[in-house]
Amino acid sequence: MARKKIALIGAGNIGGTLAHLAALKSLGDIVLFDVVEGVPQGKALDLTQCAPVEGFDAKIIGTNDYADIAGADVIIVTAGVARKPGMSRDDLLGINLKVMKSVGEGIKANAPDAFVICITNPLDAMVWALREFSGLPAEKVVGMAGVLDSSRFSAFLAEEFQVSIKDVTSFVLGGHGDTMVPVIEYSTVSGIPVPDLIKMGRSTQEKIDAIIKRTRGGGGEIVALLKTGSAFYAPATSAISMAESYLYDQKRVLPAAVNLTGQYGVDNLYVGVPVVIGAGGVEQIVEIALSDEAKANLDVSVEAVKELLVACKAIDPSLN
Ligand SMILES: NC(=O)C1=CN([C@@H]2O[C@H](COP(=O)(O)OP(=O)(O)OC[C@H]3O[C@@H](n4cnc5c(N)ncnc54)[C@H](O)[C@@H]3O)[C@@H](O)[C@H]2O)C=CC1
Ligand SMILES: O=C([O-])CC(=O)C(=O)O
Repeated sequence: MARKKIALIGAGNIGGTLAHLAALKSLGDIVLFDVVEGVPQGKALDLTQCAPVEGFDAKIIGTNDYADIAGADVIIVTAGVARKPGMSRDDLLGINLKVMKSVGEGIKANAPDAFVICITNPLDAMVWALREFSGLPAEKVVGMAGVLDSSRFSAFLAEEFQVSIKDVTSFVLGGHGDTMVPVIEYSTVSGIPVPDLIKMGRSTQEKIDAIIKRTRGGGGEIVALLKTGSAFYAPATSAISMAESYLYDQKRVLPAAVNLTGQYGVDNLYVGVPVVIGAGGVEQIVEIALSDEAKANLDVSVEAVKELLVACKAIDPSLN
């Protein structure tokens, strides 16, 4: 069987990490694309020189030509600009919207059958715009944020409860911004929901509220520390888990930004909710019952995403 082909659009911090992970996991041959000449080629050469040590057979090339992504099975998009301290993700909208247009057109012309995972911020608006510009079916274009946000939430919860990360599950829904919604009712240690753990005296509501706040600001915390960019190891790992679920038809239930068509009372908007990812792309959108508080918080998050789409349409009237 021929190896799968993974195209990475954007060869920056996340793109390079994605390429490394995809090679180590032998997901397939890898094409690193960037508009900057030399960077994708240099990173591809460096990564190729890992092969003798690691023993992977994947071919890795760097390119500035979209023709090289032809036939890609999975495309992961990180092209654009990352924020610096003092900026919000939304401040990236104008510049990254233009990038999504060129990326969407490149995918449409060269790899229209791919499963596309967008990472570029502001995530929910950019993945929506990428789907519009690419014209691909909505079930083949998803946004990565929920896996990362849930991973951060789980890491903080494992630390608080002093338990193995393997026994913690959590869900963060909504847009990938300050209004994201960590849902404690569905966050558990070995199946025991966090509210029950609070009742059992294993933590307090105040401590969990502080963890929720830290999760919501998780990206900003790293931006403030790095000063020159944003998180890239955990974002790359998160996107790879989504790619694996598609490539291996794992049908994992993962939070992802997908196009809602009435679920959660939302229509024609990309927002983070639990979905099943398998060989068909987004195979199911899972509608979980939410408490009144979680539903109200999700509504606030949805409104924030809607405002971003209004801004996108004002910048690029072709999106109306
Ligand atoms: N959804 C999420 O959870 C997360 C999203 N992000 C976002 O991911 C994006 C990428 O982050 P990093 O890799 O750290 O940034 P980076 O700056 O290291 O890499 C971005 C790359 O995109 C390239 N690029 C710019 N315009 C392009 C175009 N038109 N076509 C192709 N490539 C182009 C740049 O040359 C650069 O190499 C940012 O927008 C960041 O905010 C970052 C972390 C998490
Ligand atoms: O905070 C940022 O700008 C990058 C990002 O989305 C994250 O790490 O969650």
